[in-house]
Amino acid sequence: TKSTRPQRLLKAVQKHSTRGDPQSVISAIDHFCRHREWAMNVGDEKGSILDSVVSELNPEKVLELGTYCGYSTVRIARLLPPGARLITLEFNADYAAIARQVIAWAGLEDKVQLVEGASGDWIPRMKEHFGIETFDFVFLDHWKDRYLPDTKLMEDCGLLRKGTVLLADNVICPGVPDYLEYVRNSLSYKSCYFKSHLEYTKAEDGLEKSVFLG
Ligand SMILES: O=C(NCCO)c1cc(-c2ccc(F)cc2)cc(O)c1O
Ligand SMILES: [Mg+2]
Repeated sequence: TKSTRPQRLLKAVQKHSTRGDPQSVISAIDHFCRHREWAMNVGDEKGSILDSVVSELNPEKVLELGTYCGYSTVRIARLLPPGARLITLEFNADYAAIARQVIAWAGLEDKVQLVEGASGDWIPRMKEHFGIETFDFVFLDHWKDRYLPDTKLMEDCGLLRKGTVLLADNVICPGVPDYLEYVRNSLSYKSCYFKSHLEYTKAEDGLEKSVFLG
């Protein structure tokens, strides 16, 4: 039977990158998506902006909403100091199965915990299940209609503290108008927009960085 795009992406990683070398995994995925098949990874252009935000913040506790094939998981985890932890939530079991293998191939499994399930179910369980009080950094890249409800849920669960940084992908394309309106108008956030392009295309897209003010 026909393979899936995530399966073909994983094969390209295993063929064209070096086990234990996260940069080569990132480059292999970007090459595959630019020259073979487009896929919804954050990509190299927005990925460089993601890298700069993470490097400046040096977070210990990171939450990623939406793993897909693990591209941004690898981008973030490769920059984390020893002892830092990244929890990544993925609803789609097929995506999660591929992502686990990409993360393992990159040699980052010790820093990453991939949890399969709905963000709305798992966010309230971060404390009792993972011993997490608050997150330093959250990357939002999952279902676009979940950005706002999950942000409000993280607030209500006390998972955000003064200075927690939220970075949201796709705020233009596909777009998250309700989330943007909220973080840009709420007195609880300081927000700024990083203009970029939809991964591997010329279409406009961007990342919204929002600092929780408590
Ligand atoms: O749905 C997305 N993510 C959650 C999946 O579990 C997503 C979609 C797109 C995209 C798709 C189709 C198109 F035409 C334009 C954009 C891009 C992205 O970066 C994304 O993260
Ligand atoms: Mg995205």
